[in-house]
Amino acid sequence: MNISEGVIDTCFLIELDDNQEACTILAMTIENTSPLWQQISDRLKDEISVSRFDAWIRPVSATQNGQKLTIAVPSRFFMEGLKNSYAARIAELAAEVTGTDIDLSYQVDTSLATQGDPEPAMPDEADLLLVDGYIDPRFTFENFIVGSGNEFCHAAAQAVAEKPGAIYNPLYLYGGVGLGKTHLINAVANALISKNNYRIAYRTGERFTNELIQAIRNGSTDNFRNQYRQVDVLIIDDIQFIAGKDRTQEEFFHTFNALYEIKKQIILTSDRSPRDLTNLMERLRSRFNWGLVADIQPPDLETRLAILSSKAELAGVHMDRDVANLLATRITNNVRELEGALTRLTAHATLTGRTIDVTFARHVLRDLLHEEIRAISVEDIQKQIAAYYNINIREMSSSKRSRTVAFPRQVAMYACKELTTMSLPEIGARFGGKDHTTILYAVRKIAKMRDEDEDFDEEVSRIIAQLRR
Ligand SMILES: Nc1ncnc2c1ncn2[C@@H]1O[C@H](COP(=O)(O)OP(=O)(O)OP(=O)(O)O)[C@@H](O)[C@H]1O
Repeated sequence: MNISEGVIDTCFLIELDDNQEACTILAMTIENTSPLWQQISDRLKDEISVSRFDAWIRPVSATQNGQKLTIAVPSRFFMEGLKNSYAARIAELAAEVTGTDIDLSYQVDTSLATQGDPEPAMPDEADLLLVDGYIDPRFTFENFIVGSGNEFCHAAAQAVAEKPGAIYNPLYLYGGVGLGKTHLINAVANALISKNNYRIAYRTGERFTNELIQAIRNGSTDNFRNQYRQVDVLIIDDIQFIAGKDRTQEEFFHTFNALYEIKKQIILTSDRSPRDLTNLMERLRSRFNWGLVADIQPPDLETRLAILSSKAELAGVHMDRDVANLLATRITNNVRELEGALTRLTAHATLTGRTIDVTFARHVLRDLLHEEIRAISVEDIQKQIAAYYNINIREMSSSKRSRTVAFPRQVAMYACKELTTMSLPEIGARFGGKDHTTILYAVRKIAKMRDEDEDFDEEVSRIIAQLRR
């Protein structure tokens, strides 16, 4: 790891458990000088073009005193430009990074001016709207997995990307946390960027609000208004944020009308339907319903498996069917969590050099899967497997050796090893007092058969997935 002066570096701290297996990876931030400003400017660097960064952010320095961040700039002219264009985002980032409100102030420090450097040109207003970094280039239609829960939203988003302003205006997508709304609206934006010269304003409801507050403070509300009215596509993620904020709603109402009248596309996302947005002005609510309101539902099992497989492939990780099944049957309502589990597994596997198998996944994700591991009992396993192979549950504890009985029993022993935390002797005791070597033999035999026979592997995978539900 390389820690250079004035730079924030990240390191991983691995906490070892009793078995010396990495069980916690903590991302740590090592701070040197001016940490808050450094983090803000690092984020801005990702969000704006290099030339704008060099012109407007690089020359700035900042000092922090408790909750107060004083930003020093080389000249008055510079201060005006910086405030108009970036103050709202800087305030937002400061709050995001620290998790608290930071009091920002600006002051001129002429020692920051480099002799002979021309003043940077004022950023072009329209240009500023398309602040590249807010639109996440990773979220595209190509890597969005379509399933029954999201196909309607996906189709609507694609239609809007084909012909913005023409059919579904506004497009209002709503649904629970981590289900792909932000992904889809970024996919629309990315499709439009690659196609043509659309001017796109992409904001979160929070950022729109902060920009307005800043504009009111600076007496530049006209600027604010004009900026938004020059765009071809206005995208607001998490519009619910403006509910209950009268001045922001008022402003947004006029922007909406101005854009709608000239057939410019408006795309909104929310965690709730317009009807359920309490504290929303009635005239906004009715406008949100003018176009298409579409809800996104949690993905079904097949879609979750497909998402996992696609994300694992993107991350260059091999994940076997059982691990995918384990995650997909357990994490059902939030794709972001599913993705998080995969990231955690990958990080642990990389750092410990272990292969990602079910035992490893259960260990690493035990906080997430804990309930489920405890919830599956030997009785459940025996009952379901006996039913699957059409034998009497009593045969699970018998000593009959005929294949029709012995084989399902071995599958059940294998499933107990996979799905419970019991030891081999404990499992043996539940199968009519069998020796632990009998259980070990069964576990090895079924594992080998799975390796050699793809159909059987799939059959066992299905049985296990069924048990996890
Ligand atoms: N169908 C999908 N295909 C591929 N990735 C998906 C899909 N659905 C969600 N994701 C991924 O899940 C993560 C969370 O999605 P996203 O941020 O779009 O959720 P959201 O609905 O906007 O949630 P929030 O309301 O919390 O903002 C993203 O990394 C996204 O790429």
